[in-house]
Amino acid sequence: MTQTTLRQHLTAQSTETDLMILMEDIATACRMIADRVRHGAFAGVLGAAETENVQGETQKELDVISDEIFQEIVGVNPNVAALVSEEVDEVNWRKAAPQAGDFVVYYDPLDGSSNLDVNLSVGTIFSIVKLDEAISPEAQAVQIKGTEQIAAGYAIYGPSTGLVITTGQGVDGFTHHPGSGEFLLTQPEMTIPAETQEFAINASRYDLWETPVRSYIDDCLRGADGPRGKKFNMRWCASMVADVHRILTRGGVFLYPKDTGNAAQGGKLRLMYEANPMGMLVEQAGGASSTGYGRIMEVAPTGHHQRVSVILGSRDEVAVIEGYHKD
Ligand SMILES: O=P(O)(O)OC[C@H]1O[C@](O)(COP(=O)(O)O)[C@@H](O)[C@@H]1O
Ligand SMILES: [Mg+2]
Ligand SMILES: [Mg+2]
Repeated sequence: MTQTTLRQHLTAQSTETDLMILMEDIATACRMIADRVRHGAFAGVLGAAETENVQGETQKELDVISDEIFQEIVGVNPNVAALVSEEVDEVNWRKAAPQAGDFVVYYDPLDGSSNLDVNLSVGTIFSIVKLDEAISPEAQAVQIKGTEQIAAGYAIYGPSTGLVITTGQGVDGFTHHPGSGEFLLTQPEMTIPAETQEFAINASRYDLWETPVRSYIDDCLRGADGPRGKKFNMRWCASMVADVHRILTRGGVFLYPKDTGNAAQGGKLRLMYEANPMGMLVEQAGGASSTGYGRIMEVAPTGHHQRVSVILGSRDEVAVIEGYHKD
């Protein structure tokens, strides 16, 4: 084999052994989730609620199946103190007596799952932090700022299965090679161009947006004759993994702002297992991630399922959007 495997890549980056094994466990879980996703309706229930099939057996949503796979593979890693999943209300402690140096893994086992029924790209997002002396291994211990992440990434289940990771040394993309089962390095050193003419937002929420976001999108839509002086393209996958993957590949900005429809919850997207890991990846690729008012990774968490406003992507465009929030 001539291409670099995930292990060879992590070894070349001098990744500590425990983290390398954890990343490989996550890659294994993602391979297994990819297999279930690829089996479509044969794998269980797609986006619908848990139901009984014709034999009277309980069929599970793919979200739940993916979470169980993650728990079975990543949850038995001896250095994982706790898992925090979108699908599980409480912190899933894996060790009775967590120690400094143990890992906490935050994850969204299946992101964009409303896309399953229509057979579009979905993914798995993960974020890794380490417990240290300063952080007591109790319930609050899992509310750790995004700046403390030591690694983050996502798998994308699209026409091919990809794995995009960072350990704080840039961002690298791998493609699953079905013959060998390996993730092979196919997009080394992914970088996001500083400027863009492409935005991603769910425009059906226009009437709910706050003034800064509405003014920004209005100005983009006015094209070459408007205040931005250029024509913008728009994309919206309704799957954050797919939207961020496009941005890491060719630039752009992604917005899921807090609006009057979701303000009571603090926004739509989750800080610990959506916004922080994507924020780390985007920043490591030379982009920026913001709430509109400050860096996402510096938001002090108040709960492990906390929601937050998300604006991320091409650095100069994120700065422009922050400017609208200052005006
Ligand atoms: O349906 P909307 O409002 O467009 O929201 C789409 C957003 O919701 C999400 O699907 C939330 O993720 P889950 O599928 O994990 O709940 C994001 O991936 C996506 O950006
Ligand atoms: Mg999600
Ligand atoms: Mg999800």
